[in-house]
Amino acid sequence: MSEDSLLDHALVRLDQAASHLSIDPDVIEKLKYARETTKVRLMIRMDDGSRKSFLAWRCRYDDTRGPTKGGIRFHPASTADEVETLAFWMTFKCAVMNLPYGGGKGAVQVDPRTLSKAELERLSRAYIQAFARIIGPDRDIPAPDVYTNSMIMGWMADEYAQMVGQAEPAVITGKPIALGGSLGRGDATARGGFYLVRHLAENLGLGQTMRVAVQGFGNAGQHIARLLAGDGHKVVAVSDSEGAVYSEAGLHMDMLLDAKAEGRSVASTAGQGGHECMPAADLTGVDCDLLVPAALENMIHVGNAASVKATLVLELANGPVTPEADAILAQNNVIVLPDILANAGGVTVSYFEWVQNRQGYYWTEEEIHDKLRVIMEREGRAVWDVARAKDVTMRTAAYVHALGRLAEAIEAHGTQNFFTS
Ligand SMILES: NC(=O)C1=CN([C@@H]2O[C@H](COP(=O)(O)OP(=O)(O)OC[C@H]3O[C@@H](n4cnc5c(N)ncnc54)[C@H](O)[C@@H]3O)[C@@H](O)[C@H]2O)C=CC1
Ligand SMILES: O=C(O)CCC(=O)C(=O)O
Repeated sequence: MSEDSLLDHALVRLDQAASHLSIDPDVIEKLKYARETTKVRLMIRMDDGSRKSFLAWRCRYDDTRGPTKGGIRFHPASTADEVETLAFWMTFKCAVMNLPYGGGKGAVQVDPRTLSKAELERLSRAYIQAFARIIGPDRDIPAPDVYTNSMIMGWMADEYAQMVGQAEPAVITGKPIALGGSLGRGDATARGGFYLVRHLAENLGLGQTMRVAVQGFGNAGQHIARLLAGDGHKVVAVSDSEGAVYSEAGLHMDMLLDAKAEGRSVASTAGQGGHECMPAADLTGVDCDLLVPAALENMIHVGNAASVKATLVLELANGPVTPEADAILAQNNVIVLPDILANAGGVTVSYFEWVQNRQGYYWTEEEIHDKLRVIMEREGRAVWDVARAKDVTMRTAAYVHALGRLAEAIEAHGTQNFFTS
């Protein structure tokens, strides 16, 4: 295994799951490789008249169970390896939730904070111009991820409509409501995790009032903090890319949300309302019951896993715990609700958006919440039951649950010629 390959690390989880099932080795072999990954260079006009180019990728990892589905990330550290790994996780995430999708993902290697709004729009449109032949409502359906949002999805949907000469809202999800977006997509990732924790609370032995620490205060992090605080839990620490704050009495949610809405770091609230500054790197070791990594990959690693004091980790981020850290957490009896289940609320409501776009009939927010809760509870319970029956971690159980569905679909397609459809 090459030391730095994120995909190699992810494939460890596939091998672990396969050892608990009797599966044709050809199926495992197929799932070890991305079906197609396209790399392009996007060149856009900057506001000062100069031109600048950016690397971009779209990966369709596996489409056995349906069109590939997954977000587009704008991040300066994105790589092809990261995109393929995120697409691998999407493959398993959609299978865990029994959504009729395979897994995909995309990225642009850019720090969007250095671009003006007009430059960001040109970059988003350039992405669709480059990948229009790869995406499509029955082929590959993008959505938001880190540093992308509904505004960017709106520009992308508009660019695609202009290219194909007609409105095609189901080509992309996470759109503004005015362009066919779904009610409830905004907080769906966090809400799915929230429903999961609430449903398994008794099994997990959780108390009425948990102390919570949240790493990352973007879409996933802000909404989970808000939902948990609203349910009577005490959010004692949060961080973002620029810093962290702590309060023994519980942080003031309105102050944190206002800071982010005004483009400031959570750290800017230190010194007000009892908020104390703390190093962002210390967040994972905060004394709490529930730790929610909601930022990037590999944030809990061999160097800090032993310092985790929480008894439960809810992975709203994709891949926040390395396999080595996973073993340390398990040894210390820390239960991890794994990314492919815990953050699947986002793609589930994206699925609802795609269905609504195709049927042309739209559900109320209450209906969306209800449908999401039912699926989170059904699949969460199924994963819990696999974990108990096989005496494995929730992560291994989630992979076993998904792999069974993937294997069934791969075998149903026929196993003579992979990757030729
Ligand atoms: N948005 C969605 O629907 C979904 C997101 N996810 C995953 O959730 C995670 C977060 O995504 P979003 O909230 O959408 O992104 P976002 O762009 O809205 O927020 C990312 C947050 O992470 C923070 N961050 C970045 N580096 C950090 C660091 N080193 N330490 C602490 N915080 C740091 C940023 O400051 C920002 O607050 C990612 O792993 C993403 O793939 C998973 C499923 C769906
Ligand atoms: O909403 C979607 O389609 C995908 C969300 C996503 O990229 C993820 O779950 O990591």
